Parts: sequence; C-alpha cells; structure tokens
Amino acid sequence: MYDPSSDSEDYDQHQSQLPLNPGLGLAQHPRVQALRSALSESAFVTCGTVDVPQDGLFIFYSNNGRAGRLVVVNSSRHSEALDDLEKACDPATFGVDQRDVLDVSYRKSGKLDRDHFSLNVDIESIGLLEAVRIGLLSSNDEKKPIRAELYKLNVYGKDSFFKPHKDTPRGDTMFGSLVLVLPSAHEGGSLVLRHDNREYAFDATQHLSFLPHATPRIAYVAFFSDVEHEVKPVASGHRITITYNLHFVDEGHVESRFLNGLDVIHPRGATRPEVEALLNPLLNDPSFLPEGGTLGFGLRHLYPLPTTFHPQVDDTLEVLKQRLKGADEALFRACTARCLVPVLYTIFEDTEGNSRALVACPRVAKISTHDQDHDEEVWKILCRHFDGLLINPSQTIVDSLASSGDGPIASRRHVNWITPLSQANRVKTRFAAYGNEPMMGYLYQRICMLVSVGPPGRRYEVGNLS
Ligand SMILES: O=C(O)CCC(=O)C(=O)O
Ligand SMILES: [Fe+2]
Repeated sequence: MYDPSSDSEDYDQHQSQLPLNPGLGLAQHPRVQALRSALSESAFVTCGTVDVPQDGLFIFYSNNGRAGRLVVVNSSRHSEALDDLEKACDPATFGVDQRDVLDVSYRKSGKLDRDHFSLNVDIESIGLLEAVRIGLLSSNDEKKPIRAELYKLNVYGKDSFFKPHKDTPRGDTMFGSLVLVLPSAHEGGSLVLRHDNREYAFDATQHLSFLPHATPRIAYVAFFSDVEHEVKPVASGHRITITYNLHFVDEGHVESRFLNGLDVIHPRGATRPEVEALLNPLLNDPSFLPEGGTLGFGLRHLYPLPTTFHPQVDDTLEVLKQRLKGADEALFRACTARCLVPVLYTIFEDTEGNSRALVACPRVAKISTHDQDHDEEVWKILCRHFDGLLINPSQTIVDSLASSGDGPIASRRHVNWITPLSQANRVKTRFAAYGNEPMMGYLYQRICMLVSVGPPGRRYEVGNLS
C-alpha cells in the first residue's frame, strides 16, 4: 500500500503502477477528438533563442597546426577571424552505412571534432536543455532527464550546404540532435526539417540580430532522430553551428527549472483562432452535452510553481491564471470570448485503498492538524474544508459517503475530460498524517482547467450546474 510519508519519486512510481483512474477517462466525441489533438499536437522540432554568456561568446580551437580564440559577435567586422576558423576546419563528411563519406555535392562545409574546440556555453545552466526537454518531449516523457553530448562544430562559408539527411543515432539512448546557430553574420543557410508530411523551416538570421550594437543571441533547434533535415546554401558570411547528440539519461525524474533569458519560438502551440475554430463548433453541436456539463483540460505547458503555500489564502492558481502560455492561454481566451468562465482547479487523486477518489479544489490545499479528524480520509477533509468537488465519483465513494452518516459533505461534478490531466504541474504540500504512529505525509495536487457549459444555444448559462 502507498505510504503517505514517501517522497515524490516513490509517489511517481506508485502512480505509474496504478491503472488509469476511471474518473479521468477522456470524453469521446469526434469534435472533442479534433480539439484534443489541436491542443496537444506533439512537436518534432523545438527552437528558440537564448542570451550569449555575459562575458561574451568565445570559441577556442586548434586543428591542422592552426589555433585561435574567436570572439563571436553579431557583426561582419570579424570576418578575418572567421576565415581563420574556417581554414582550421576539416572538410565535413557524413555517415553512409556506418562509414564516413566525403562528397561535396552532398555536404559542403568545414567541421571540427569535439576534441579540437571548446565553447564557453553551459547549455544546462542557462536552461537550454530544459527548454529542449519541455519543447520536444510529450507530456508523458517531459520529466525524463536528458543530456546533450557535444558533437561537432560546423562552419558554412559562402555556397556551403548540407542536403537532406537523418542523423545517425549514436548509441541506444540517443533520441535527437541539438544545433546551436551562433550569432556570426550570414545570409541564407536556413535549416529545413521534415517529419510525417509536416515541414518547418528555421531561418536563424530572422531571429538573430546582426546589428553591431544589438545584444547577441544564440539560436537553437532540437529535433528527434527520425526527422529529415537539410541546410540550405549560405549566400554570404559565415554560418557557425555547434551540434550535440541528445540522450535520455536513466535516472529518476527531474524537477523543472525556471527558464531565464530564454525565448521559445516553436512549438508555439495552438493559437486562439485555431482553438476557437474547433471549440465553437463543438459547443454549437446539439449532440454534445445536450444538458450542459463541465469540460476538463489538463494544462499543456509546464509552469514554475511555488513550493510553499499559505494554509488558507493561497493565490497560486490566481497568479497562474495570469501566466498561462501558448495553447493553454489560447484555450482560456477562446472560452472567455464565449462568455464562459474557465477556472483553474487542483485535482487530488486518492491513491489509497479502492476508492481512488478525485477531488477538485479551487485553491492549493494545505492541511493543518486543525482540519484533520484522526483517521478521516484526505479526500473527505478536502471536501469539508477546501470546497472540494468530488469528480466523477465511483459507486464505492458514493456508498462510503452515504454510510458516513454525517450528512452531505461534498458537491459532485461530472467532468468530461477533453485533454488528459498530465503528471506535470503538480504542487506538493505536507501534512501531519496519523497511522499507528504520527508521521508526515505529502499531498500532491495536479492543476487543470474546468469550464462549465449550459445546454446548446445557452452554453454560457451555467447557474444551476453542480
Ligand atoms: O549545421 C546545421 O544546422 C545542421 C548540421 C547537421 O545536420 C549535422 O551535423 O548533422
Ligand atoms: Fe544532421
């Protein structure tokens, strides 16, 4: 049985062994499925830009008897130094049937292997690795730890290019590649990526300013190993890239860190017009919830959440509402434009015993000993003291309430889950738990958005829904 004193990794392991809570099953309706896939479409590429280190961006290199320290700045004045770097490079090969092949009709650029250069950028400490994890991995995988293994430096002078190819996986754990495009002035050389009939072209020159006095930035692109990609010809200047192999790391889950100075360009998530184009026909469809009901949405993005909470007046959800991103924000606005009132709730899932109760609270619950009757189940405490709503309760829970004999303690709500409740965006509070001996327990609550709708034609009338 689950030990309430256990910490998050034990909790995660315990959770992953449980079958899906029937109260969290997804709603089935063709229009719901279309909305769900727009809100949760998985990305095959993620990209963005990040500040260069405060002291400047340096490359140290040594190869073929040439060595240097190059300061990469966003101007073309340093092109002599860039020419020197280019001369120090070897012609770049590419992998065919496990062999390295040199063919300048397929790949024309210079390269340095990782034992011939170094760069003063620590992609982990600047939050870039975290941005790649969040941008690329789906909600099931997004807490998996990853590492980036430095691979090569590439220099593309005028007329250089790399024709369409997939990167050769190096080892079982490799799942993708990360490319940094440094802020050296160049034109052309966009990186075009293709997967499953989808194409995304990343032109770093549109995001990196080459004005002499602008703050230099580094562009990044990360993609899965099965994504075909090509570098279009460089028209002028020098395009310098650093490549990394991305690997999964076989360790416990990691906590996400706030991303500072980092701007994610893609995936951008569904936009408000895209969400409206799917949400509005769903709400206008008379076959969908003919008597009205409540829609439930797991959040798509990962948010930095506080680790301490006030027992009674916590404002975490209010603050988060102002900070929703991407598809989550688009959904929120699409609802308010229909005069609906989307509300953020925490969801507590009881993992003890057979009841698997789900309780939605309008704020983060921090249980103190005053709230707690010895032996009373946590979900009942949430219903009694934190305005908790019982979500999709099973017959066992309904019976357990009926037999507790102390009157109705909870409102019930039937939630039609449109997008799944993810394991991410979870808050953790501590409480004194009573067993054979007093001990500390942890209460985990996941954040979701609930939207009540009236019947077709009067969707914004939600007064008597309970
Ligand atoms: O330089 C780039 O943008 C991509 C390089 C690449 O695809 C590779 O090294 O395999
Ligand atoms: Fe490649």
